Amino acid sequence: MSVFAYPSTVIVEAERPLLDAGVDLMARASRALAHFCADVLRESRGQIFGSRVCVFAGPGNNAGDALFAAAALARRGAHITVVTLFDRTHDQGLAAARRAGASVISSPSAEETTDPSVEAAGHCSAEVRAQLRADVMRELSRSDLVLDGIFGTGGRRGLPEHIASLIRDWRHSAGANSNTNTAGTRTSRFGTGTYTTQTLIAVDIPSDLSPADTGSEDRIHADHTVTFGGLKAELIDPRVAAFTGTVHLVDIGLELHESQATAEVVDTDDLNAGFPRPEPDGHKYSRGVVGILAGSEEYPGAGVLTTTSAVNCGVGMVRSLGSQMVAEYVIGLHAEVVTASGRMNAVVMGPGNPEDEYVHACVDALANTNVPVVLDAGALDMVGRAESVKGTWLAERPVVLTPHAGELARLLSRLLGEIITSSRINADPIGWAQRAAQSSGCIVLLKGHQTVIAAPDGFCVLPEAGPASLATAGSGDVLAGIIGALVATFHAKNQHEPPLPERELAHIVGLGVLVHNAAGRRAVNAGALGDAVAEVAGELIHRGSLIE
Ligand SMILES: NC(=O)C1=CN([C@@H]2O[C@H](COP(=O)(O)OP(=O)(O)OC[C@H]3O[C@@H](n4cnc5c(N)ncnc54)[C@H](O)[C@@H]3O)[C@@H](O)[C@H]2O)[C@@H](O)CC1
Ligand SMILES: Nc1ncnc2c1ncn2[C@@H]1O[C@H](COP(=O)(O)OP(=O)(O)O)[C@@H](O)[C@H]1O
Repeated sequence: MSVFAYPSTVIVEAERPLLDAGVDLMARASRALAHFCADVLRESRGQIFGSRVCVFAGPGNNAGDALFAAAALARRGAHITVVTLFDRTHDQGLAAARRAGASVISSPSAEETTDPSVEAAGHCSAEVRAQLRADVMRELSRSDLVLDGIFGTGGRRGLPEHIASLIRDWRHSAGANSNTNTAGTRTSRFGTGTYTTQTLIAVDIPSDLSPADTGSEDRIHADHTVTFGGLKAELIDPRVAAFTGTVHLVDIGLELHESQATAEVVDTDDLNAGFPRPEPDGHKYSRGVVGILAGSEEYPGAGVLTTTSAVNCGVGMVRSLGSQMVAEYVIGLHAEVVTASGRMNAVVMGPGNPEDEYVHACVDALANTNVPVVLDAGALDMVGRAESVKGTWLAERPVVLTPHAGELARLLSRLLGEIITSSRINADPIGWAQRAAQSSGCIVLLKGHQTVIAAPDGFCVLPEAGPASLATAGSGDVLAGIIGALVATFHAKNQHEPPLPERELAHIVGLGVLVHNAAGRRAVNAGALGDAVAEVAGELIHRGSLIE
């Protein structure tokens, strides 16, 4: 179900009342972490007893979580080696790990040592330092599981060089190479994932998490991140997937309010729960009417694909607003499509670049209404000649833009008055979708492997990634039809209420992406994809959930 993401500061703030009330949040966090590690060990080795676990321990509470979890694993028979990376660490955590039998290596650090209870590695000879480093590397290479407890939410960007070089060396060694964590090896970033022979688990957040490519060799590349209290917004950026691995959220009892969230991650459970079903006393108009202006003499197929998916999505009625020629194709396939003019609850414009005369007629018909519009492909050029939709026919109505990276690059170049390339967009999809939403005042759905939906206030909806088979001509036309049908359905339900809040509209658009993804798992071309939408909507309406 929906997982909301919050800035770390909001999560840390939410810990405060519980800590003030004496709740031992670290005990909750470390217990859950130990359970997770135990599952990983059982899965990868068959048992916990005799397994080897290495803990990177930093100077703060993040190390505390890792050390208490390690102590729990030691009590279940795991061999624990703690590598302290600073002259101080979480004292009680270290003591608990030692009591449970952990050995401790003080990794050579450049820092001054003030704590006599930790060996004075910072002051040792070059020879001793080399030996300690060799001990750490040996331990890392034979560990079944490595815990990154270096820094958590208190971490600043940039690992000290003695840690960066350690990670670099380890990553170059055979042990680290078994870490198969690359984007795309998992079906979901937020779920169960797969375990590898040596598993690297980041505690709360990978240390020195950054979306930048530079310096990535020196950073932790986790297979899993076990995060506490709330999903940190930094963890959902698609660019950090290679560093976080699969993200697992542990509830430690914090009270977080959705209004403080900056993003929402949605998956099939949300679709099962939120897909609109016909009301028992509903009729075709109460279920929503969507107008489709798609297809042209040059691209008639786009009209067919967009209309097919809208018809198949379970909306009350579909009107074809384009040329006679497109309408004939469409009606030949879907006799229920209407060409007469009349009321509409949403309009999709642009797939297959419909001719100007139909576009102008449609814009005239929508004047003085608040009918939401979905602008795709050719129609995206209607935005951005001015700085935003303000003062144009698009103002005063919900507008959803559905560009791919190339289209967004053109749109943003117009909006911002500078050249924005699609490679820049691909390097930061969330950031650019937010920028486009903010400067246009529209909901922006940026298509791609990880589709991003941004609202003008910066809030994002991230649907789970779809299958790569969706990357096929016409697949975007199918998506536009789905989005139009869903927006019409919800708008029809809501038409006597105040306008749908932007975040709610973004959520509905997210459900459309999930329908598209589900259809994409059953088809390999756009024609079949449009048909598969009927299967998907049929299961959701008649059965209550997808068969997957
Ligand atoms: N606050 C709480 O009670 C809870 C905290 N939890 C854990 O505590 C973590 C936060 O703990 P802390 O606030 O102690 O933060 P960290 O454990 O991230 O460590 C912060 C310390 O590291 C130093 N530091 C940070 N970045 C550095 C860098 N790049 N180079 C050198 N030194 C650096 C800071 O000066 C500070 O001393 C969370 O991520 C989570 O793991 C959980 O146990 C849940 C409850
Ligand atoms: N690698 C990928 N993995 C998953 N989905 C993808 C991938 N590449 C593209 N898609 C999806 O396929 C669709 C392609 O849309 P679009 O580029 O508009 O194609 P077209 O214009 O041919 O219809 C979008 O929904 C996009 O999110």
